[in-house]
Amino acid sequence: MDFADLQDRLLFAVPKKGRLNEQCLALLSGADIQFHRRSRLDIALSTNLPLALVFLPAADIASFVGKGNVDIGITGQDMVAEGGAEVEELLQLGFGKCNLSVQVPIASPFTKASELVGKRIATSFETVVGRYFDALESGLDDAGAAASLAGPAPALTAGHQRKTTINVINGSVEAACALGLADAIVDLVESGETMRAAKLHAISTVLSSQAVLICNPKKHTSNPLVETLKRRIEGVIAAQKYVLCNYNVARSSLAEAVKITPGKKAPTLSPLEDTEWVAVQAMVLKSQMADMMDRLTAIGATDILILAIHNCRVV
Ligand SMILES: Nc1ncnc2c1ncn2[C@@H]1O[C@H](COP(=O)(O)OP(=O)(O)OP(=O)(O)O)[C@@H](O)[C@H]1O
Ligand SMILES: O=P(O)(O)OC[C@H]1O[C@H](OP(=O)(O)OP(=O)(O)O)[C@H](O)[C@@H]1O
Repeated sequence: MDFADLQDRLLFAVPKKGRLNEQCLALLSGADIQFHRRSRLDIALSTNLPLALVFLPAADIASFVGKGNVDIGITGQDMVAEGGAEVEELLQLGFGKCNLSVQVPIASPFTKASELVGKRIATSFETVVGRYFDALESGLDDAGAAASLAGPAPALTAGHQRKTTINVINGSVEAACALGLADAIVDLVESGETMRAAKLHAISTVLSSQAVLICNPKKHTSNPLVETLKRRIEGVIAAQKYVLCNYNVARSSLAEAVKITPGKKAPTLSPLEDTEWVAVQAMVLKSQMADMMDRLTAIGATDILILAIHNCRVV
């Protein structure tokens, strides 16, 4: 493969391994982005769309998209914040959810991040953590410092001599306190298992993150394929989130039933042979399915069926 193979193709970066890789591949498959990846090659041409997939470390994707080396990509919001690149967030993907948290040894006296100003912090998130502690050093409290990350870097960063030491470690950050390298760490937490195993606990959240579809701001307007991909991926995510619920209910209970299953716009009603009854069909959130079935049963609905949705386009 050479440069000519990539011309006129949209370049779409996906994490080549790690936490986001598997769910990204499932999304590509759900969106019918077909490709054949040759062994050891990190670029794969799509066989049914004018795009090429570029398999990169999750940490590099935001800066590649920001600089325009690739057009769109999937990575974590934490990586977007750390990369500091100017990218447009097209979609939140609902997986890779975690918090970037300030953690201290369970026996430590520190109870909030602002008490760690002037101390030693180990992290692999040098930029975000640097900005966070700059904000704390400017007098903001923990929540204020976290909120300040959403905006541009504060003016004080330029000439400010940071009192807090940020030790950058690229792996096994959770061991830093036990090894005497740091008073606290800032690292990702999902289940909390890694943190608890290292006898640490979280005292503050720097940011919350999930996987996102991002694009170079110039590409969104210039290439219609970006919008097509966004819609396809949106459809796959909605299909994972919703199920289709069918049931029969007496017309006298219909008003109550509609309150339980209002659908996206409104439920679809179909008449039955028995004119006292009606069949109802509505999309419902998978997370509310069991509760909704209990409530429908309680008002006398019968023949309640839940069907999976393979793909959809909904607004
Ligand atoms: N425990 C977790 N639960 C959910 N999402 C996570 C978790 N850990 C990381 N992530 C998300 O996945 C992204 C990539 O994390 P991962 O650990 O795979 O990256 P990496 O360390 O750069 O990759 P690798 O270890 O494969 O080199 C993170 O930036 C974050 O958005
Ligand atoms: O709260 P938990 O569910 O335990 O997840 C948190 C851990 O997950 C991530 O590491 P990962 O396991 O991806 O390995 P890595 O450190 O090699 O990136 C992260 O860096 C934490 O160490």
